[in-house]
Amino acid sequence: MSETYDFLFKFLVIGSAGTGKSCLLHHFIESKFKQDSNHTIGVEFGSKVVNVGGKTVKLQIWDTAGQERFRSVTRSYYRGAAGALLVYDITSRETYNALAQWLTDARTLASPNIVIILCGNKKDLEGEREVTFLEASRFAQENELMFLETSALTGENVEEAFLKCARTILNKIESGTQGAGIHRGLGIGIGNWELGIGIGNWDWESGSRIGIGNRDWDRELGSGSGIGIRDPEDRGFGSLGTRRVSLLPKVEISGELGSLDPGDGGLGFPSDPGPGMQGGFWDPEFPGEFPGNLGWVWVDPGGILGSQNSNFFPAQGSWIPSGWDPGLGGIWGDLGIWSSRFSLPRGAGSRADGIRDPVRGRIAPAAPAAPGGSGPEPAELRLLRPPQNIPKKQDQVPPLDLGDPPRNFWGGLSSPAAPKNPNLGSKSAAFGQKNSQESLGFRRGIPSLPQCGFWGFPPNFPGLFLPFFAIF
Ligand SMILES: Nc1nc2c(ncn2[C@@H]2O[C@H](COP(=O)(O)OP(=O)(O)OP(=O)(O)O)[C@@H](O)[C@H]2O)c(=O)[nH]1
Repeated sequence: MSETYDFLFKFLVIGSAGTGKSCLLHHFIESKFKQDSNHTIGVEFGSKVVNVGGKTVKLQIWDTAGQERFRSVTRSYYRGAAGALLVYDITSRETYNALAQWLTDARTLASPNIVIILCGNKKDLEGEREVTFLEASRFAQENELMFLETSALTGENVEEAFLKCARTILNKIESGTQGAGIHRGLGIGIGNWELGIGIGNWDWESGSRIGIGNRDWDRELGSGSGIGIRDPEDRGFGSLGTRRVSLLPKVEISGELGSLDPGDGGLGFPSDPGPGMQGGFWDPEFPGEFPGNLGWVWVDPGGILGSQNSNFFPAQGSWIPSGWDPGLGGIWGDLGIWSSRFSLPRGAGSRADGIRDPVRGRIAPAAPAAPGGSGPEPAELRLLRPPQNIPKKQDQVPPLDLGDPPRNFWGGLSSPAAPKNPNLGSKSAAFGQKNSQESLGFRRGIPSLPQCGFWGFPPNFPGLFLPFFAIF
């Protein structure tokens, strides 16, 4: 039987070894004290559905090992957590002194917005107390934490700690301050048609990604390269690819986001005509938690006029960039911030379902973005009631028919341009349909492309795009 709930929150229980984290979790779930609790190895897991302010909330709780030797393992579980119990033992000053470090970890590895409740555990051992209530509550106040003293032995304040944390998260969601994620992108186009560099940073609450792409159009017909790096705490990843590593088919081929390589992304490929470069990230679904994300860096030395309408996930939402860049004598730059809006159906295997609307800073007049300023509408993460009938993961994305020629054509025309005649700018138009992405665009390039002609990408073989060129 599948359970239904309005929200799902990932919780962490963190703190030094022996402070009673496992016992707190056990008491919360089983309503009794856990006898003979051993040190946690790595991470343990528990979940409970609770009622908070009239809403049904499933708490998915990760009990982490406090011992130093497990740090590298446990830290990788922080990602995506909405709340945390930060536990120290009131009879051990040492565990109290370690709080600052735990706090830093939580805020850097999970999210700066993570809701944390400080728990001074073993409240029943009053006679052995080494940390006063007052100093701990000061620490909590200074660090914007909630605070309770608890006892996993007697059960005092155990449930309250979890519920208080959940209530605060819920309030933040309802007031729109929780779940925001800003994605930043910096794209720099340098020189002429031959080089594009894109740098992107993806900061989705729980970590950052970097994508670097380069595109060298002339030397090898349309080769592009890209590298994507993910936070090493996120199990470290880098990828390098050419444009033959195509983002879109890869996403769709996979059939389920979670099955992609971790951190699949960082790539350069020309998805619009001419030697533009795009690099981006595909961030596969967090296990059972967050949906995949796409960060995008766009470098386009020639400029593009027109709009491109991409629908990456036919059933899931769309991504619609559009804009115009002048190519300024071979030097080109773009700086933008874009945001995403997600609606997340939560539940086993849930994925993104919503509108993704990245806006390149100076390009989109309707929503101008200034770095750090009043950019496009703030990103928001809305949590929705999970669907009542959650389909099996493999049912969620229809399999892509790679052999379907009309769906994979991409082509364009360009007018003469020659480096020897700098007065001649190249012009190009493009059209195409590649998988679920359709595009129509016009490019006014800069005058250094030594050829004109038409190009296209024929129906792709599985995993491979073949560009072909006709040079007049
Ligand atoms: N008196 C008392 N003892 C407690 C309480 N909570 C936990 N303990 C004891 O403290 C010891 C450590 O408890 P655990 O829950 O295993 O501690 P932990 O923080 O999970 O430890 P690691 O898994 O190593 O990080 C055990 O012997 C528990 O019986 C409490 O509230 N009061």
